Amino acid sequence: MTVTEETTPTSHYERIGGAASVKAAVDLFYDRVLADPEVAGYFTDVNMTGQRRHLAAMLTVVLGGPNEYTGRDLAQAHQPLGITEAQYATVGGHLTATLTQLGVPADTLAYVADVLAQVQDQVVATGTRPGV
Ligand code: HEM
Repeated sequence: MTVTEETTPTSHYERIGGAASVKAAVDLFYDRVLADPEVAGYFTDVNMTGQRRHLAAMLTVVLGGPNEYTGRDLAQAHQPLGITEAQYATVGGHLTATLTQLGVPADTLAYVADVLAQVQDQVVATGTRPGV
């Protein structure tokens, strides 16, 4: 009987094509980010090989793939950087544009947009928000 196969919902991760697609997305995403003068400066001293690996691992978990993420949590990694809401929106736009370019389905895009909204407060530096 194949009840499990028939009833287990397929994850976003599997549907977009698994590890190879996530890697393609991360590569394309950082190409965009590093070409954007508004945010590229943040990455000047960052080891981009490790960075790509960490983001790939995190995106994998977010999309419902296997959990192999070993980096810091988002607040720890980003709060010291002084990232503004505008810069966050810019980087989120690069991620959405990348996924759209790769043909990711609309419901996965909507899901990623939800997650981006949920984690914004961990990434944007507290002191940069008006009134906070
Ligand atoms: C939802 C949005 C974001 C996600 C999911 C994300 C994810 C990550 C991950 C997984 C790491 C690695 C953490 C580690 O090495 O322990 C990281 C580091 C980093 N992120 Fe992000 N990031 C986001 C937004 C941003 C934005 C908006 C910027 C800048 C404008 C940014 C700049 C950086 C930098 C510079 C590092 C390296 C920090 C360091 O090595 O000290 N990130 N990010």
